[in-house]
Amino acid sequence: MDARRRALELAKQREAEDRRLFQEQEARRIAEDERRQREREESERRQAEENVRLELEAEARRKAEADAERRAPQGKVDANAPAPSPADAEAAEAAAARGRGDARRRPGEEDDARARPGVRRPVKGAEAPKPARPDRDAGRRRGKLTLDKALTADDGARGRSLSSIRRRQEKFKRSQQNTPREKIAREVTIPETISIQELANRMSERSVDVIKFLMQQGQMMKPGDIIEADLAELIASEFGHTVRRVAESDVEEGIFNVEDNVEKLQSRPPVVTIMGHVDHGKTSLLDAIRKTSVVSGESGGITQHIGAYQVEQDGQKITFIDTPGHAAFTAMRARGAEATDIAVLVVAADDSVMPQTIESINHAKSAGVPIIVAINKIDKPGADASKVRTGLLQHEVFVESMGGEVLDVEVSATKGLNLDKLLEAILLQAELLDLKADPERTAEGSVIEAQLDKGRGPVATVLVQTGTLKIGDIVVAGDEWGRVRALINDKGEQIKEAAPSTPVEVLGMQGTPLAGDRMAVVENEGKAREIADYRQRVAREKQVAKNAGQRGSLEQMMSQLQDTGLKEFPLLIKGDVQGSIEAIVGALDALGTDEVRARIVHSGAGAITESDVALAAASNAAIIGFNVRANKQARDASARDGIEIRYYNIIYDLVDDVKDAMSGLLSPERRETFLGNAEIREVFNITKIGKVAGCLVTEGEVERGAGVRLIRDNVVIHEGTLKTLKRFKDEVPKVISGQECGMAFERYEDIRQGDVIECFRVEHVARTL
Ligand SMILES: Nc1nc2c(ncn2[C@@H]2O[C@H](COP(=O)(O)OP(=O)(O)OP(=O)(O)O)[C@@H](O)[C@H]2O)c(=O)[nH]1
Repeated sequence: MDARRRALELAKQREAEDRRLFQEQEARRIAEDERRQREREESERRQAEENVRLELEAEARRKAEADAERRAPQGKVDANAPAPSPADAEAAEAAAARGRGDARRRPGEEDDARARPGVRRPVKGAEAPKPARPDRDAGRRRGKLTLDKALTADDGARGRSLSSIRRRQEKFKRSQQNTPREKIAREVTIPETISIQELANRMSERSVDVIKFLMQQGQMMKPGDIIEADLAELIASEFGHTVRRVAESDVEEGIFNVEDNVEKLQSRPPVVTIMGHVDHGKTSLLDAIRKTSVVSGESGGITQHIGAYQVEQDGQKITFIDTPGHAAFTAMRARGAEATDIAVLVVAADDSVMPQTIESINHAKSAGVPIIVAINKIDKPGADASKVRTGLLQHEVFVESMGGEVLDVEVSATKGLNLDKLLEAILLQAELLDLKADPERTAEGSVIEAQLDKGRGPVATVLVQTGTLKIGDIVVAGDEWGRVRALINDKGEQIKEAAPSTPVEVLGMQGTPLAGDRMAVVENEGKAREIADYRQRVAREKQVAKNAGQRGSLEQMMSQLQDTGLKEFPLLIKGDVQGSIEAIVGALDALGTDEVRARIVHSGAGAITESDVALAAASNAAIIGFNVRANKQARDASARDGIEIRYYNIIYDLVDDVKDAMSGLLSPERRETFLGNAEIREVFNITKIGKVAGCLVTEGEVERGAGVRLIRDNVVIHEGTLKTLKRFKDEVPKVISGQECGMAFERYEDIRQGDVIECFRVEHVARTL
């Protein structure tokens, strides 16, 4: 045992040391990469400017020569003949002088030219051109040089290899042949903004030509500069292309859900998330499975904590997402990631079905993910597996022994009992699902978690879902992008590529994406930047628009129904007691017609929680609270995600509102704004006034004249108005968070220490559909 512990410690130390070294190495590499990138950009910029300058000079020279030729008798050209106009002559001379390696050149200019390989510089080799052969010779004369001179002047001195000289010779010949390239007019797709380089690519033109054109219009620009669609359209038509203007969102077109090639599909491992009620053993089960795989897997292969890990059973792989719980699962889903194939529902055999077991079932069902039940803690004396099975029956989870199709396995996470059977059940379910992906295509995946690592920069754990992710790929995730610099698997090993269903740490992102963001490989950096820019803009706009409208509101849902022809009205209902919830669900069910019906994505007793808001966001549902409130986290999440929470205390009102929304006949909306909460610290009995609550405002503010509710244990006890709002002895219009005050209700006295007084304002807004 001791030996094993020592070995583990040693391995851990080694791993820490490796990691430190790796981090240092990475930091150096990041700095080096950035330096190179800066240099590359600078040299590209200089080169583009130089090319443009040369082109302009060449053009001026051509013009001057053409004029000279026109004046010369019978095609006899005298290179030294006086130029036709002083301006042209000047231009031609200036151009020639720049190309000449003569004494008139400014010091350092030659070095400068040599420092830029690939830049075509005209060299003056004053050979008198021969007459006739107008086509080719005209081309030759243009440069006022001979091919040999052009090549030997520089290359000989620099001792270039023969093959590189030949390549340049070929290139030079090509450029000198005066046969104009056949011009193809294209339809160029132009989004609302585009980089010059990307526009040039789409037109199949050289970016230098575009920049030249812009220079002629008096605008100095670089290939990476972003221009508006109007200017892009002008450029495209100037180059003889037609234009198709598209919406900005079209930049995202085709990056996700690219069809797999059916012939290339191969089986892929299932991806599993573990869910269940608190303390039923989710973490223990994940740990137990991980440990088993380490023992049976390769020696020393200590699994890293990267957000997901893979195990092997009978030679087949299974991927487990390492963040247990339905809240994380649905939060990811709300961001668009459909990462999970199978949900393992952990139910403790000594505790049976509990509220979060039911939530988990609804979350899995709402995502259409099949469930496998792990009846855990089977080793405990009070364990009763059949009670679990019947408990599940009431929530429409029919396990095999009850005549259903849901697989169930009795396990003990702490004793390691039947874990292999659970893994076999997962593989069986996976086989039924026939999970496939095309490993040969470009990769798509989902971000499971991401953080900024001091040494390594942004690190995203990505679950590759289809295709193979490779080092060097350019990826977009959420509103971030990057070039994959390194891939690290769950064993901490650097790998070159990651196949479908593999979780892998991705290094090289420019920023940190969010868990649940989808990741895709795109063709080039320009495209990646364009998508990331677009998404950042959209995120900013959403932030601004957030308060203006809510997406999970009854009104919006109705208009969505009308727009999309959807027939379901998704609602999430939380109530104070099971009885009232059943009554509400029954009443809402009865409202359904052939055209539209309410779909309850989840219902349950208790406060509205953050996980309810996440589920509502993922299913586009509105939340209805009947005599219950949302806790602080849920309120924050609903404000952040734009999910409406409606509170009711009369079933009739609730059903009426839903009915009106469903039939599109909404009366003016009663829009409620939460103002603040005050906690009752003490209750005083004061003659003439009655019971007065001594309160501390814990959140927001309370206002006289606003609506108030008395809440006890997250349940609404009373709703009404305030009789008094006092600070010390004075009546005041408002009291803010952190201050104490005295409050009394109009005609209501059942107040207790620990109760919360919620303050809200009501507006009536006309509904427009
Ligand atoms: N006897 C017994 N105890 C178990 C078993 N599985 C888990 N436990 C215990 O149950 C307790 C809760 O286990 P966790 O794994 O933390 O449960 P969880 O569902 O992850 O809990 P949260 O993370 O709080 O939601 C711990 O004390 C475990 O040791 C089991 O199979 N048998």
